[in-house]
Amino acid sequence: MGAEQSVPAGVEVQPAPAATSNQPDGIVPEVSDGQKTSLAPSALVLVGPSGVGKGTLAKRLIEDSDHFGFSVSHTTRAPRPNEQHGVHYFFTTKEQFAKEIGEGKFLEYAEVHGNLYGTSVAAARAVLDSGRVCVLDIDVQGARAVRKSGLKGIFVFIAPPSLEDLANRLAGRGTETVEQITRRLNNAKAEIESINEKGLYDYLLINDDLEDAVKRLKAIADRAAKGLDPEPGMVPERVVLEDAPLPDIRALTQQQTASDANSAAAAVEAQPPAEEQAEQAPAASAAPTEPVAPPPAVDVAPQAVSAPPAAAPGTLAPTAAPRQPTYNGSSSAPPAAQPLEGVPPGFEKWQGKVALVSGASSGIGWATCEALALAGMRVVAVARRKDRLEELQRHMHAMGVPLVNFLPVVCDITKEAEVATLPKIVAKRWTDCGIDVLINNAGMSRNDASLFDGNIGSWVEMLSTNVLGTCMMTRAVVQDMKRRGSYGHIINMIGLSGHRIPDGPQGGGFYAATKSAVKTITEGLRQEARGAGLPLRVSGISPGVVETEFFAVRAFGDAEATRKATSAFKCLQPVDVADAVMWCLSCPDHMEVNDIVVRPTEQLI
Ligand SMILES: Nc1nc2c(ncn2[C@@H]2O[C@H](COP(=O)(O)OP(=O)(O)O)[C@@H](O)[C@H]2O)c(=O)[nH]1
Ligand SMILES: Nc1ncnc2c1ncn2[C@@H]1O[C@H](COP(=O)(O)OP(=O)(O)O)[C@@H](O)[C@H]1O
Repeated sequence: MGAEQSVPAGVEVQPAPAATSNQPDGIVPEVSDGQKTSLAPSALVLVGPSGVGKGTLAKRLIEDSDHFGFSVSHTTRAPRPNEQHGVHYFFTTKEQFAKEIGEGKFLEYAEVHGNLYGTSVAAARAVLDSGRVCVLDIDVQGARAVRKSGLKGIFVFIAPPSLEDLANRLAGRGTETVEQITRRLNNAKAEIESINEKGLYDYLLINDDLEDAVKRLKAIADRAAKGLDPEPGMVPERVVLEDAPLPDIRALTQQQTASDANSAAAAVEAQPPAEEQAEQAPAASAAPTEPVAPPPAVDVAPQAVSAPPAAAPGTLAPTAAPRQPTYNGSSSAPPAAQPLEGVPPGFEKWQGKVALVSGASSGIGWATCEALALAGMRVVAVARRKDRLEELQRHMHAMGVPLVNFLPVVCDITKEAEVATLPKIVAKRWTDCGIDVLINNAGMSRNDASLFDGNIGSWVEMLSTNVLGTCMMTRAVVQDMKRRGSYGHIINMIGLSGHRIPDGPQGGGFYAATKSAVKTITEGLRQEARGAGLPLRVSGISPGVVETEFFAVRAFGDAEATRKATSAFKCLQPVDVADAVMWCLSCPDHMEVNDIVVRPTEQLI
């Protein structure tokens, strides 16, 4: 690994193309000093998403052989604790980087994850001049640019076994914040998609078992050292990636803190009970469309929990005798899309249609999922807590809901990229459908949100979930309805706090402000729909005190808080609110319920 001062002094540099440039002039002669432009591969280009193991593999290769040297890149990102200037990167400023771009010092450069990175001609030359193969660890844009530059190299795309593995490695490395990891993971899918660019890569290497991957990389690198061309056909014709919400980085990072790096990887993958494993969808294949010899296809498994295969309704027998549902509908297991005893009159029109419920892991969301599914809808349950969704799935199964009609999806509604994938996941699961009904139920409060001296983090959390989350979910679903030309119903859980500030010393003003916003947004959405002449119907539901985890969440997980907040009088139950949802949906087409305000009879304010 060369240091900047080891670059031969007085080297004349020609203007280099930017990452997107197609201009090969001067690059090959530049690197080989215009003397001996070898036809043998002079570079081994490693590409792949952040955290896949490029650095680890490159290090092993270079440590174990004298034939390879690392091209030290320039970057504007801050050094990590163990990184040394001139060894891992040349750390520089944006201004200096821009100046050197102008001076044509870079063979290629690109903006990656918000920072600039570039391979300087000098760094590459320092390795080549020492007679070694130059190992580049660069991003996809850089790979395209090097390909076009004419520098002869072997290009290897390094892929993770799955997005979940990638997330684990990023979290396990412990060098980035949750936000930085999320950004890297958000970019990973597009980077992995680049495998399908014809002629860009020579090899696809899945970094599953590290020792095995090192061996395979060494075999490829050996060809470069011996001046051999890459073998043809080592990249599948086509790799298909599953649309999937991205793994929950925050949860992974928390697990990581709680346990050591090795055990974290195993902890994420919760297993459903044995009898349900038979119903699992096969691991999302992402296989190439045509069978191809190794290397194996990239398997980017969806995060949807225990998604059953799309079998005919009724083929999945319940494991337990159906019990009385908590929603006051039928007590018998309903086959899909059959009129059910106890279904509110007028609800028949929704049977077989798709409803998506956010905040489905408990309380109102849970009860609403249950009511909708028992009334014959296909239900998409969205929440962050995977274990709770698995629990809900088991519950649905026990209630006699055919699991072909149930799709649990781990998704954080405050994450734009995750929300954007939801309609695609639904379309993949039920190819003939889209989301017809959206229940924007997810919402939360914190008791340290006083307007005097509140925690700004809690304000942000409430705004992101209650307001922005609701808007992003609405936008994603309305766009999907628009694409299909089919408009259904959106119901927002406004809450009584959209109408008044709750009493008590909790500092509920900020929370009430977010809920007032939801009330206004509900009416705004209705007006937009009417203005555009669209048949979308929009409703709000504003319950008072409901016995749910809301109070425990508000008290940062203190379960006792729920008991205290709900013991003064007989509160509403989640099923009462689910009833209101069912009624809204059951009203005739000419009748749009705009807001249902419902309190426990004894509630004062
Ligand atoms: N185009 C280009 N990309 C680079 C260069 N050096 C590093 N990268 C890429 O920039 C991305 C981020 O690198 P880094 O900040 O070290 O993060 P890490 O990949 O998560 O360890 C990775 O995809 C690297 O391959 C370079 O010189 N040029
Ligand atoms: N095959 C593997 N299995 C498990 N962990 C791996 C494997 N390869 C690399 N890692 C770990 O993943 C993390 C990210 O690797 P790193 O080399 O920093 O990735 P990159 O350079 O591609 O960003 C590191 O903690 C590394 O030890």
